[in-house]
Amino acid sequence: MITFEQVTKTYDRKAKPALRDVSLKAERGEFVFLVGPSGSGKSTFIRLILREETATAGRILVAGQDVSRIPTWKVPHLRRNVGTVFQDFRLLPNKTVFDNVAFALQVIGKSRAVVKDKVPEVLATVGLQGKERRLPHELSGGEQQRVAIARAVVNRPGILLADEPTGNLDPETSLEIMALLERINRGGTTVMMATHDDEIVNAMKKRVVELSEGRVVRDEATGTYRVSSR
Ligand SMILES: Nc1ncnc2c1ncn2[C@@H]1O[C@H](COP(=O)(O)OP(=O)(O)OP(=O)(O)O)[C@@H](O)[C@H]1O
Repeated sequence: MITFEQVTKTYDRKAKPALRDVSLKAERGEFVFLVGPSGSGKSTFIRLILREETATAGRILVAGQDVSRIPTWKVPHLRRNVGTVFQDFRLLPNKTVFDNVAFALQVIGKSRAVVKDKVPEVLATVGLQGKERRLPHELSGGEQQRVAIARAVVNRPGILLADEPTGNLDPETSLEIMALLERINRGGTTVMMATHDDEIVNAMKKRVVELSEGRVVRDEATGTYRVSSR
């Protein structure tokens, strides 16, 4: 589903590369944690998959497509198949829960009938039924992240990328969010999650890829957190 072949990313010619010679394959339906100290390249990895950045060397395949060869006008199409969730939720503050999720369908031209059908369905799957009319600031952090997850998966993407999705949440709420991500993964979506949350990584027993100074230094099928420095 996601393949990195000897990928190097250098933002600035004078600086050290953010990723160096990274080769990695995540199969359809896998759940992969990306761990590593701050600045080790986790967010860069995620931005390359979305083609928010382009690789300096090497090749990246997403669902069989070489992302560097996708014409600019087709990049939105790539991103439709890759849902994203972030630490800071990134909801539209003046729109209701319903409208935040509906927006993801409207921008790709789905009909009103589809919106009316799909939005309540996905909000129910993330446990937000009855909160459709709330504004983001009327929700807890965990609920806001559920809205963000609903928005990310309403188009049924093959891949879900999560960059520190539990970074702003307390431990109990974090576990609830992880249960939700695991459920989405069990439905067949490939999930890749960058995190500093050692307890979650240790509890989930999923594949762990560790980056250090832009290199993959560990890749274990059911790993633990164990990052030496932060
Ligand atoms: N837009 C940018 N321009 C220049 N350098 C950048 C840019 N984004 C990231 N970098 C550099 O690339 C390296 C990797 O950064 P990246 O954000 O991918 O790390 P990270 O592992 O996600 O860190 P964190 O856990 O703190 O989010 C760092 O040295 C960083 O300073």
